[in-house]
Amino acid sequence: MSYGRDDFAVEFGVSRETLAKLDRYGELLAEWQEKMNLVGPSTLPTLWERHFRDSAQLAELAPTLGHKPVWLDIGAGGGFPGLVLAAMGAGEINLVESIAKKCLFLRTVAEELGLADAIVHNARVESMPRFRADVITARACANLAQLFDWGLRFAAPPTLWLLPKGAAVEEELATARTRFAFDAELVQSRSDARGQIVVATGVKRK
Ligand SMILES: C[S@@+](CC[C@H](N)C(=O)[O-])C[C@H]1O[C@@H](n2cnc3c(N)ncnc32)[C@H](O)[C@@H]1O
Repeated sequence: MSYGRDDFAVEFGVSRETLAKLDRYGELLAEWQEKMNLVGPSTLPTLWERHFRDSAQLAELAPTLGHKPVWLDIGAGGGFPGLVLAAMGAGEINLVESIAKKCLFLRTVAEELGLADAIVHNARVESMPRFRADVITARACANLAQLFDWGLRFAAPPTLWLLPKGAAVEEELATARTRFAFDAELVQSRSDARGQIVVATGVKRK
């Protein structure tokens, strides 16, 4: 049987309130998807695994800090992983998205779900004002070297990078190593057999 809402509830131990928020998010996504492309249409029936689980796994990898972690989600699109992380109370989530219509969707969901910790920035990440991020993430947005290039302005030495990647991860790591020094480990994605999450720290230009 396919992975669904009940599996998600058990795996992540989330409250009924969080599940209700994700239910509503799923409804809004399906409604808006009729007018614009927010996710691959074939992935909607497997929303709980392909999008919610994939996003939620990152919350488990986030550091425990003495304050609410500040996240930067580059290229938030339809809100993955940022809106799921906000619904789970993972910290202050800054979602950066260059397309205004997608930002309207992100703000609509954040408002309807009461996600006060989701901040939507309609900007290109390379030109938005800097702030210090504890965690930088980005899903399906750009290759590793490009993400390091964009994200470094927001990073400080303890910043953790959580970057879901597909089958080309080793190639992307090798290319990134020609321009950046960093420590990285790979964590297997639980929602995608070919997916790995790059968990990187100490990212610096060479
Ligand atoms: C393929 S979508 C992925 C969206 C989402 N992260 C997901 O996994 O479903 C990539 C998104 O990144 C946005 N994007 C690309 N380059 C960007 C940039 N430089 N600054 C902000 N957003 C960007 C695009 O507009 C697009 O919505």
